[in-house]
Amino acid sequence: MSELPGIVVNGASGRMGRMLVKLVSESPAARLVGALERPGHDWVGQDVGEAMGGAALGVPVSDDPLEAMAKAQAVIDFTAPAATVALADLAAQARAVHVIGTTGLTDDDITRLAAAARHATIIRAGNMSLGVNLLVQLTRKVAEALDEAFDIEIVETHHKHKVDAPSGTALMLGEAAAEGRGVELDRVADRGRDGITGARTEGHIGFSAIRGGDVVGEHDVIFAGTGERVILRHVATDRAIFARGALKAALWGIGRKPGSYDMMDVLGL
Ligand SMILES: NC(=O)C1=CN([C@@H]2O[C@H](COP(=O)(O)OP(=O)(O)OC[C@H]3O[C@@H](n4cnc5c(N)ncnc54)[C@H](O)[C@@H]3O)[C@@H](O)[C@H]2O)C=CC1
Ligand SMILES: O=C(O)C1=N[C@H](C(=O)O)C[C@H](O)C1
Repeated sequence: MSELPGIVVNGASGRMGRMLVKLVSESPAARLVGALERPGHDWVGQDVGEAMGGAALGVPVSDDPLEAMAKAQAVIDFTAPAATVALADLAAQARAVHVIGTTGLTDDDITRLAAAARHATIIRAGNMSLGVNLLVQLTRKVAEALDEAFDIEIVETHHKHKVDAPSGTALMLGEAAAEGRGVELDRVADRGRDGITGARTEGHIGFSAIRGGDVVGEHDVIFAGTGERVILRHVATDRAIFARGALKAALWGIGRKPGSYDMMDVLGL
């Protein structure tokens, strides 16, 4: 019988990292073969299962990506922009599929990931859940159907620890709305209104970010017309939805030719 695909989790001690360690180590379709953390993190050197407060999993936490990926077919990475960009070249060297959930990437970071994708299979999405990827498609369709008399506003709510805004998901939804309208998001995005802003510009797409407590992630796309509003909403109540999507992406990517892919490719949407 052939061995199950080996998966490494980057950022193992993080909110998403812990979810992924649990999911992959319990999966009948994959093996956890590595866990990475940043140099100096107190988990480095410990067994990842024990560091999480459970039974040993036989996988030590490492701060050496090439060593951790030596026996891996894929690495799942929900960390921070600088860590993700640095890992992309190493994942390409290790010939491991790189699944990226990290958000807050700059245009320059994305250009660097595109360069790495010439030699590596990279699957990146600001949201790995089935529900949000469906919502992206619905948003594009509604934006196509309703003209600029309907003002588009995207409102997102997340836990108090989130460091980037707008969320990666809000940006995916904004891109889809702009595509539906046949415009470029950069030209119509209104981010961070404050003070005497003047009246709303017709055709613009507004973004608002709420941060507080332990909210996993909520996104509303509001199409506000005169006398009526259409509101598309996704509410995440469990981070497992993102972890499941990421593992699905990793398994889908194994054996694919190098290139940049997203969850629409994985889910066939
Ligand atoms: N695409 C999606 O579906 C989702 C994306 N995210 C994104 O994933 C990222 C992480 O989110 P959380 O887990 O909530 O954050 P977190 O702060 O709990 O975890 C990040 C982890 O990355 C580690 N890290 C930082 N630099 C590193 C390095 N050089 N090497 C290895 N590990 C390193 C940190 O030590 C920490 O453990 C964020 O950008 C977030 O927006 C979160 C949930 C879903
Ligand atoms: O940081 C988070 O938690 C999340 N980040 C992603 C985003 O930026 O959209 C996905 C999800 O909403 C949770």
